[in-house]
This record gives sequence, C-alpha cells and structure tokens, in this order.
Amino acid sequence: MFQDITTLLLDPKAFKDTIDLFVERYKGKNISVVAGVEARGFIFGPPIALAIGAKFVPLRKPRKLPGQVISEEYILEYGRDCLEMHVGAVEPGERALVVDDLIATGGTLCAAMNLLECVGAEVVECACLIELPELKGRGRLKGKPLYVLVEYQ
Ligand SMILES: O=P(O)(O)OC[C@H]1O[C@H](OP(=O)(O)OP(=O)(O)O)[C@H](O)[C@@H]1O
Ligand SMILES: Nc1ncnc2[nH]cnc12
Repeated sequence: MFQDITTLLLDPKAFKDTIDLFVERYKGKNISVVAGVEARGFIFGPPIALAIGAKFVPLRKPRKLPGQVISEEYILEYGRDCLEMHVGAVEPGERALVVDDLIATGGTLCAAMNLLECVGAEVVECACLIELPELKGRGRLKGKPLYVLVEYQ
C-alpha cells in the first residue's frame, strides 16, 4: 500500500497545520540545520526550516549535487540506493533535524543520520508525517528519537 502525501498538499489548511505541528515542536530548540531527504522531504523540510530560522540542506540521490559530496548507501525494501550531501553544508557541532514524509524500514533515515554524523553534526531528532510501525524502522535510528504524526497500522 503506497502512502501518498500529495492529497494533503491539495488542502492548504491541512498542509499548514501539518507544518505548524513540526514548527511548534522544534522552534526554540537551537536547531541550525533541517536536512530533507529527496524527494518528499523536500516538500516538508523547507517550510519547517524557514519557520524555525534554520538552514535547509538537501540530501539527494546520486549525481544530482554539483559540488563535492559525501555519500552513504542504504538498503531499500527492494534494492539499494544512496544519499549524498554537499561537503561544507553542515559544520561540526551543528544541531540537525532530519525530515522525510515517511519511515518504512528506516534505511533512508539511517543513511541520512550517518551523513550528518560523519561531518560532526548532532542529530537531535528525525521527523516524519507517517510511520509504518510493522517494518520496525524506528529501531534502526541509532537510539535517536523519531517524531511522527501518523502511525499507519
Ligand atoms: O524507511 P525506508 O524503508 O528507507 O523508506 C522510506 C523512504 O521511501 C520513500 O522514498 P523513496 O525511496 O521511494 O524515494 P522517492 O521519494 O525519491 O520516490 C520515502 O519518501 C522515504 O524517503
Ligand atoms: N508504503 C510506502 N508508501 C510510500 N512510500 C514508501 N516508501 C517505502 N515504503 C513506502
């Protein structure tokens, strides 16, 4: 069952309420980086970053970023993929929030956290709209907290 967030985007009030829930949780927490996972983390990450006064750092699929990158491979339900982050986008010691639309097996968020930790950032939390708890992805997040709005059973 594909969990599709595009219908939420058609409803401006629901979309704004969704962003506001994250903003309420993260404002004032001294977060300087919101890292969004391609592709759907690019929809929710930037408005959260703007509202809490953080920079937005895109974590992209391979060969999309023009500058020097670090890369992290991960396993999907079917196959492998890789995320990349620009070198220099995040400084050691920065406090980071990772944003995506959904956690399934947790492989994607784990790779995102590895990129941030590789450059010395502190991952404060991961935030998603939807969790598929049956896939136990939460357990792959290296003990870091995960905040979700909806658990899909
Ligand atoms: O927890 P996981 O098992 O790693 O799966 C979650 C990831 O899967 C989806 O992206 P997808 O890989 O389909 O990429 P896309 O958004 O670019 O289509 C979703 O947006 C998450 O990023
Ligand atoms: N069931 C699902 N729905 C949407 N995106 C996904 N990514 C991994 N599993 C997914």
